[in-house]
Amino acid sequence: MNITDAAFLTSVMDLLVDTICVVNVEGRFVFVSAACRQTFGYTPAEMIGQPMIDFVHPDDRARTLARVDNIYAGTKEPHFENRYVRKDGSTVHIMWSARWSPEAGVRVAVARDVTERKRAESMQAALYAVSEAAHTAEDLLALFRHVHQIVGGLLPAVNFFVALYDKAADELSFPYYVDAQHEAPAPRPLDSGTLSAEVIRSGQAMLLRADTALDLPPRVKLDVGRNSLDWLGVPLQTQQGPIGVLVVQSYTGDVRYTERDLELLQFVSTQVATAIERKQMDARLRHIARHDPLTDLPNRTLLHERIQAALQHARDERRRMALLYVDLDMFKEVNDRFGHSAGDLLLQETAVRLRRGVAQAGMVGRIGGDEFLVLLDSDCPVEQTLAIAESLRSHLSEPFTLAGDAVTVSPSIGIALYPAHGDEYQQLIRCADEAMYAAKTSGGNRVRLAGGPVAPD
Ligand SMILES: Nc1nc2c(ncn2[C@@H]2O[C@H](COP(=O)(O)OP(=O)(O)OP(=O)(O)O)[C@@H](O)[C@H]2O)c(=O)[nH]1
Repeated sequence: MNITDAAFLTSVMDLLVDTICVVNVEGRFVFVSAACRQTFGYTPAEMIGQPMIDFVHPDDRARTLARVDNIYAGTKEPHFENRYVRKDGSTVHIMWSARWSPEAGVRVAVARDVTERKRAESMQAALYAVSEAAHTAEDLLALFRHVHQIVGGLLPAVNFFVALYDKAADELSFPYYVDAQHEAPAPRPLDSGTLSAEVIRSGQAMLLRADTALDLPPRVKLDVGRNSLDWLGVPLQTQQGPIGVLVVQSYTGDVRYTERDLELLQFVSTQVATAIERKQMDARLRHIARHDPLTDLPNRTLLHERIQAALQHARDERRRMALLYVDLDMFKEVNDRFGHSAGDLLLQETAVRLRRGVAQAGMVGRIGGDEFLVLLDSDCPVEQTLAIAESLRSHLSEPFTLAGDAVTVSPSIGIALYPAHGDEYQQLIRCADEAMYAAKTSGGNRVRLAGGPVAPD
């Protein structure tokens, strides 16, 4: 064959790995080389005569047409990238080098499939984004929102959830759950037979498709994701084993998950697991720094923050607020007679009774020793504040059972009201403390309002 023959040149073009495309002024393919089968999934006959733009991914059409105008204007476009939709519906990333031939009145372009490079780039970018999110997200929920977005950039993730497993409490919870068909399920034990539990139990990713045979252990009841066509879950692996699972699912035939999606999700999951562990550790440290280890009540630091915030709110909204200073009477004797651990138990039970007694009306904290502070920030009238204080006194005066012994203590409670007794934090605490002291020196087991009686409002 003569190397100048058109047939020879065509056969050389058909040998190329990249696809050569020629498009006329109407924007229709007039020639495509044989490699289009690999690149686009179509035969040349299926493409020739068709509008080029119809093959472009809908999201990339506008900017593709803008570049076409540049080419007509004589600009060479050596590195333009866009996405095409292959015949099987998958997306292919193309890097184009294109130019305009005024003599022939056509655009000549070479298409290189750069999908693998794009995939590697987006995976790297996703990893980076997850580690960024681990630093910047304020809390776990914010982290999950970021992760959802990042996963959504890698694969279809309209229905996405994160399940976490707390081994100590044997509790599988669903702290982030975005789903077209279901609400987040209630927390449950691991043996509840969900697919998520199965992923955590096995430590293996799971891809279930409607068209593949279900080979699940009988314990799986398929209630989470019960109607989804495809369900893809990967474990959140840590050195301590799986701490949860990332799940995407689809209810429509438009989105079908593949092994490749499984790989992508698995690829980011380790980084996500590390980010979650980090956030959980942050949250634990924050909790420890602001709570009393014996009773788990807010400590002085957190009380201070909450009271300051409540005061500001009360000032802004012209609401009432009250502080109750609670100190047990003769608590030292409990320690002396029954031992320090019994004293600890009594303090813990005191915290429970106070918390229960205050309920939604405010919050309780432990200042230290046998001293507690109650913030009532629900705009109670003074009679109601006094009634709450009186009921707390009564609850705390009931016997405690400590290691088989019935032990009775009583509290002295001092009350300071905002705005009646002051409008600053320190001032209110001092008033409540002095009122508590007055209650104690009058014999204890009583409630005292700061500064004597206050007219009912
Ligand atoms: N068991 C236990 N005791 C504590 C703890 N923190 C402080 N205490 C003890 O609680 C007691 C508090 O002291 P006081 O308030 O003077 O004792 P009190 O007998 O209640 O005296 P009044 O308040 O004047 O009635 C001290 O004996 C401390 O050792 C704790 O975490 N656990």
